[in-house]
Amino acid sequence: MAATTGTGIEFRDVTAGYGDFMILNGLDLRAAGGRITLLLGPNGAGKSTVLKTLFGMLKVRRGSIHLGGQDITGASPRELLTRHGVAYVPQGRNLFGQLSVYENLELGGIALGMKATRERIPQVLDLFPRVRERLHSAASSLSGGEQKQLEVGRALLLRPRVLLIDEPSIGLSPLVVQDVFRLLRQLADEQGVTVLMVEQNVKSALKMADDAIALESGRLVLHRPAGELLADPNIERLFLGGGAAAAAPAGALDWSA
Ligand SMILES: Nc1ncnc2c1ncn2[C@@H]1O[C@H](COP(=O)(O)OP(=O)(O)OP(=O)(O)O)[C@@H](O)[C@H]1O
Repeated sequence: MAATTGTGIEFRDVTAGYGDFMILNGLDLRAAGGRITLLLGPNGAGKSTVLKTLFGMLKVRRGSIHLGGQDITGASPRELLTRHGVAYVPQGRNLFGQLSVYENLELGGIALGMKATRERIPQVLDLFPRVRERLHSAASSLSGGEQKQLEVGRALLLRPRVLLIDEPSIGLSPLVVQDVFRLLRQLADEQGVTVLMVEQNVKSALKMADDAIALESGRLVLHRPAGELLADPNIERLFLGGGAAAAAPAGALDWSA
């Protein structure tokens, strides 16, 4: 059972977007502290935009964002990382491919200072034995799964209280995806880390998440316990046509795994 303590996330009536084009339109959203919340919804619904806005990469035009009850609207990514314990693992590959695994970890700890970083690296590597074996290899020579683990490890160096993670399973085999999901579960259960995750592998993600939130056109259309949603016989219809959150084009969400 997930811890109920931890840093909760709250969006209050948030409007944000790119240039003059607003993607989040008065979004109200809550993700409980110390739990794993899955962000679902069709392509373009604004899921990644939620993570970017929370991480201070997009300006909040209206409304406010709160972490553990504290208003963090307008905070920069650096402030969020160093003062508020928020780490963000974006979609895709975000490593310095020519640098070694170890050097990538050192860079991840820049905000900590080199001494603290070097002390923490072995602790992070305890979680990722396969990455540890490749410590002095170029990051680009790791498999896709190992690279994603390294990215998560790099984020964990800062001992975040909130982990924002965007589609960690892309390009990974189902077994490796399970490894990544298990690790997220462990972070939430044992360290009370609040995880907010976008994931298209809906079925397997729902199996390990605590809560599910669905967006449609930048607004919340559903917030339910993940297990309850998984057990709902209407689930595929809800997302793939005909239901309240029915804007998803077929294929936008993958129910196969
Ligand atoms: N840098 C950008 N500049 C302009 N528009 C953008 C930018 N990034 C995303 N958008 C637009 O914002 C909308 C929401 O994108 P977002 O990535 O948040 O959706 P999503 O729900 O994560 O979708 P997906 O499942 O396809 O990743 C889309 O219409 C997208 O084209």
